[in-house]
Amino acid sequence: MAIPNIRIPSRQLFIDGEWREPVKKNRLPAINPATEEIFGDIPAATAEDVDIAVKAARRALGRDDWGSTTGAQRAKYLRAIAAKVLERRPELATLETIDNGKPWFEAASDIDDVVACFEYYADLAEALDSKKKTEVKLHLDSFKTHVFREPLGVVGLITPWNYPLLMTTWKVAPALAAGCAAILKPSELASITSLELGEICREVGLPPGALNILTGLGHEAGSPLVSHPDVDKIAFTGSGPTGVKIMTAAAQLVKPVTLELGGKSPIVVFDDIHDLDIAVEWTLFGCFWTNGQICSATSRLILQETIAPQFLDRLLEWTKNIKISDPLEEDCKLGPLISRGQYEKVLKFISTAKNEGATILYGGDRPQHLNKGYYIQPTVITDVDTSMEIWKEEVFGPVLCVKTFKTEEEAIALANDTKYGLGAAILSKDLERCERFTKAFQSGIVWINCSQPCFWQPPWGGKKRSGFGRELGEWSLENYLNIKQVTQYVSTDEPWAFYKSPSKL
Ligand SMILES: NC(=O)c1ccc[n+]([C@@H]2O[C@H](COP(=O)([O-])OP(=O)(O)OC[C@H]3O[C@@H](n4cnc5c(N)ncnc54)[C@H](O)[C@@H]3O)[C@@H](O)[C@H]2O)c1
Ligand SMILES: NCCCC=O
Ligand code: NA
Repeated sequence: MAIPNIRIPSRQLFIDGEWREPVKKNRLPAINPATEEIFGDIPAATAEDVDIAVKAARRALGRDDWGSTTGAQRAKYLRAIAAKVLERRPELATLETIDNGKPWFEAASDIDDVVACFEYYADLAEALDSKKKTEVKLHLDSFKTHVFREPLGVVGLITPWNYPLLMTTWKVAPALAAGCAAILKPSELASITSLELGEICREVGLPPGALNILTGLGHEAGSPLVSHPDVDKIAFTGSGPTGVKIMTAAAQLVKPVTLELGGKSPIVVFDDIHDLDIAVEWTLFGCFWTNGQICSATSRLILQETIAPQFLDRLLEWTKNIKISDPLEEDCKLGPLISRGQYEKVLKFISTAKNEGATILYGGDRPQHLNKGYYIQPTVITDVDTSMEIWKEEVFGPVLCVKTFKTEEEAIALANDTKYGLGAAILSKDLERCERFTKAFQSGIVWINCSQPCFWQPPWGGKKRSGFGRELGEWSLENYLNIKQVTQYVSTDEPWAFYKSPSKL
């Protein structure tokens, strides 16, 4: 359970294995979205701090205690980090809830995923040792070719606020497993637990410079990290517009990026579902979990006409039953949005939907029993037209819009009617139909008879405007490896004989 009256740590930047005050000594407030109160603060890094961190990372790569480690040695650090995170689970979950606003039991579940992720990448780090150098068979005996998988170098990791420590872990764990030296820039809206990861790394003795953590504003700390000439790669998770800025800046240096961006994912529900309540609950979870702030939220419900009235009636009964409260309260199932900015943005989406002719079937406003905090009711919007903003744009709040369909062809067209391509879900008893939809969905993730379950072993990512690259699983390790080909001429007593040899001297 949540820790009452928890002590809020006050940290500096984590650079070269120690806590350092930002060069400009600036700090930013840490706000609790459930109370709108400042509960602490975080250091605000600027370009000067970025440069110091990049130099520390580069030094780490040049030292034996990190740059020459085996995967097995790095695995020890990752497992030690996992153990420390587990030890601090109640505290980290409570800090996450206070900083982000997600219900405590969701934050605790995130922390469990963090532990599992570090342990998983420890295993992959170990396995890397036997894959570091592999021979490639050639058609010529006079050459031998090997492929080396080596750390990519100094990597910049930029993360969002909706799963603060988990999104940090999705990047830090594979980057360290691969042997890179990382500079993490978490979101200024929820950095507290990422800074605690720095303390955990210090306690387990992670070599200085292997992981550096720079909190601060995107344009002050994130942007200089992207543009730094001695950073070899950027792994970014965040909004589309920021992704475009990052890709543009990285392009100037031909710097590789992976972009995990936004989404407007569909959930297609047929009238042959196994069970109405089960289908309704997945539909709710697919959009209202994490206070509705899920990149892969199935926020477009595409409902077969024949079941629509019955389904919507039941959906409203379930929606009205959601406990909206302080996220530290037991059984809270919907907490506040991350910030006043996000709160106002979501309310604007709802009012625009109304003005464009949609119907707010349920919700659409602040819950009457909560006059503080960035709370918005779980909202269901019908009479939606595909030309409307609410159909096209990512809301990133607990807002589900609904359209109906008659035929499969119509459902597929509606599902793919989005510039995004992250997730897609289909609820139907007919598994052949589910297979047809799996093929037809233009996305990187498909859920069948569920929505949102996310595991660390399979790949995560999208296509179209949801970005590119894959995180999690073995796919994420590839993001942080340089593939080097080494070809050796082994017939050293035979001339290459491409040119006519001049007479011997
Ligand atoms: N695809 C995924 O796996 C995934 C996961 C979580 C969130 N998201 C997306 O993230 C968005 C919400 O997160 P957010 O509000 O934190 O996104 P955001 O783009 O506002 O910020 C993300 C991160 O980028 C930093 N940043 C901002 N401007 C920058 C710049 N010019 N240069 C470098 N860094 C900069 C921010 O400080 C933050 O750390 C949503 O669109 C959501 O869909 C995607
Ligand atoms: N379940 C993790 C989803 C990440 C996107 O917000
Ligand atoms: Na916060």
